Amino acid sequence: MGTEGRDGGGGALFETTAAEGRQGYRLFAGSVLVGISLIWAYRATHIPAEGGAKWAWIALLAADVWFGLYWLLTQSVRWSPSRRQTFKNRLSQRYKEELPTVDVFVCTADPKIEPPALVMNTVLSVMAYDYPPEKLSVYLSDDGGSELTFYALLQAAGFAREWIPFCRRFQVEPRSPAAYFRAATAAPPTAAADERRAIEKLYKEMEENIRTVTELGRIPEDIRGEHKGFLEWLPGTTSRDHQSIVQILIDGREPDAVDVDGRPLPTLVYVAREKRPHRHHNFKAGAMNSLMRVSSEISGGRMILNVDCDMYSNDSQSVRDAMCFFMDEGAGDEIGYVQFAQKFENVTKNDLYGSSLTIITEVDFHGLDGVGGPLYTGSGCFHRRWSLMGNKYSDDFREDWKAGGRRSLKEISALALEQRAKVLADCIFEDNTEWGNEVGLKYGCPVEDVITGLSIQCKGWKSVFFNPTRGAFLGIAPMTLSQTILQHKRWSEGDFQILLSPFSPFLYGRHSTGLLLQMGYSIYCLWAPNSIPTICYSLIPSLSLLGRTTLYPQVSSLWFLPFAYVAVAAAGYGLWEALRCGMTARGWWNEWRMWLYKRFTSYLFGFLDTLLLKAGFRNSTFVITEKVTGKDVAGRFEREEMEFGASSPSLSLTILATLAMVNLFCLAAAVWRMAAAEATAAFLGEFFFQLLICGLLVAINGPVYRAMFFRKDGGRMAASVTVTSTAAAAAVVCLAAALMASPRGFI
Ligand SMILES: O=c1ccn([C@@H]2O[C@H](COP(=O)(O)OP(=O)(O)O[C@H]3O[C@H](CO)[C@@H](O)[C@H](O)[C@H]3O)[C@@H](O)[C@H]2O)c(=O)[nH]1
Ligand SMILES: [Mn+2]
Repeated sequence: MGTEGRDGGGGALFETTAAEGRQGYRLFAGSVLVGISLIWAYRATHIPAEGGAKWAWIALLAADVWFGLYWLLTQSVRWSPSRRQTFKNRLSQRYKEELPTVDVFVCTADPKIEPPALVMNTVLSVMAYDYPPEKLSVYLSDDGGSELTFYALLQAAGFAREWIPFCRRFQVEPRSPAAYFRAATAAPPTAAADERRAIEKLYKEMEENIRTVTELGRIPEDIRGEHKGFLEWLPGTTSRDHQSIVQILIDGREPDAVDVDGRPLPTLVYVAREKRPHRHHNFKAGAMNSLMRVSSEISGGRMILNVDCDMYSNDSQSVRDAMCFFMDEGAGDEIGYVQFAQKFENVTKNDLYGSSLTIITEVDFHGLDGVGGPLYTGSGCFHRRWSLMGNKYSDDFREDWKAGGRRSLKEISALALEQRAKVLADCIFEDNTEWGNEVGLKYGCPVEDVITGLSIQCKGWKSVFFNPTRGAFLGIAPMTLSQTILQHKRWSEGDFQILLSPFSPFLYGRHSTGLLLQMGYSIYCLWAPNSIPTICYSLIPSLSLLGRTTLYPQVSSLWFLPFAYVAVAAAGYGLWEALRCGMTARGWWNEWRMWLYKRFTSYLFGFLDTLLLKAGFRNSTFVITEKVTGKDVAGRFEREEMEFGASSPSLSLTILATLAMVNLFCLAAAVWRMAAAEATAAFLGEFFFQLLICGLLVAINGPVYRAMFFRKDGGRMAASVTVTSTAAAAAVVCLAAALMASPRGFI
């Protein structure tokens, strides 16, 4: 137990508790380490003298060393995890409504992939925070530069006047209207049922208006005339080529910026930074930096909350939770950012694509929090503006809570403010400045969040991970295999780039972060290269079944024990951990499948592309994750049938199918040999581990075989992929068999 916030009278605003049972765990980890060392010793001392077996052995030796070291890295986040708790009642007692100003940044980039109706729900959910509205400003950054999104925001601004008082009156949760109306149990007391019906009707109307316009793909002329704001979209304006657009839709300073109850509304601003085809726009990092400048002109919030457009606030108290950390009199001033746990509302029971990231959220991040602070992972993160601007922490730093905030310059009109702010969102504004480098979010990395968070930590700031029981932010996880692969490619590639950059955790963070935190970062930075040893492990033992030499100790050998122990301990502990975190056993098994698939596709591509990038052959990209799917695909997602997208063959799918077929052929050959052999038991004893690995690979690939040969629906494997991969697998297997049977003897 430990209380971090020192007493400012009335108790700390938050508490940090260390996890229990760590001694036991460390003993267990020690025993696994002994096992791993014995495996290394065995591998190093039993290298076959010659032939292909020698090279297979050396590859496995390298893989075993890699996996052992990687396992060691993962211990950093299991060493001393911690949990946080906030005391919001103390915050309100002590500060009443004297709270800091908060600017919320919502980022969207494409009205097709990120439907404006969805984005508006996120916007409304953050506008409706239980927080003094005059301290709250919401900015929507539209990298799609779309009048459709602008129209949707106009609609949302109108609806907010009804929605916010309704939320306040009935303590509505969650405050994303779509999520609220979807939840059957959310009905307020009967007396209020009428009001709920009325507001639901209003919401449906707004949704319908947005949908109609979105489907049409343009703004009808009569609507265009309704708001001068549409004048910005001149003919010829495209999402890649337009001037800066900044429009204050609700100016919180104005006396008429009130809701239907007459209470003030939060400020609401639409921002589309300038885009020009020949200028690099640096994706989300560029958008965030523009927002930082624009907001400093308009509202200057001391705190910044960043959410992705699909990640609505699920708890109206979250800003107050965050303030419990920042405003704690003892430890608050050294905190740079508070990352909330990211949860996803569309995850199914057994989480087919492992997209809930449960272990990362429930294990890794608590562990990171215990050794220096979590990574910044984009959405659901509160930043101190000062630290996000790139300033170093110093012991005498004291946040001035009263500073900033709504411009005292009452005489400046909204129009004048917009004009000033626009300049800050222009492309040339950043020329010859430190923006994207020393100031604001960093450029040039697909995971701008992680690299920026690391640099904040390296500048001496602490970070906090907060994972309340009621998920604070709910987003949309990818719903198909291809989308999952794409997202993880971006992540693994970005994290690997960090490792190879001057910001490498072990270099950059050498002085200011602890070894355990550096190890923690490396878990993700090494995702991409992890692909290579995994490929070795999924092919070499199986292919060697076709030959005579075994690559593992026989069951009768003493050396068998460390292998068996490490395998059982790793799998058993993993399962226990998963169940404890609320996953199902099936979900754990699914996670293993995705573990394998990501390594054969996302991580491999991330690895190769990063090498190409470093060699100067390609540029950094950011492929946005789709947030909508067709009806059929959604149905299969709900039923947890893996999506192989019959009509969209891809290299990734061909690789996965080939891997599955190679293992199937190897297992078939082994079974055939076993049946033919006189001493089946001896064969089993000799090839135990290889049979086990190959058998597990076949078992885990069940969905691939079904998609290739049995399924008829639109989620099956494309015939072309089935043919290509079966042929490729047959070729690989024949080649391996021929090599092994050659007079010089491969294995
Ligand atoms: O040029 C761009 C590209 C993306 N985005 C926004 O960035 C967010 C994240 O994009 P998404 O495709 O949803 O990526 P995810 O993989 O789901 O996002 C995670 O990973 C990203 C880094 O790879 C972080 O930026 C995100 O905050 C984090 O939630 C979305 O709101 C986009 O609208 C922009 O504003 N401009
Ligand atoms: Mn997303």
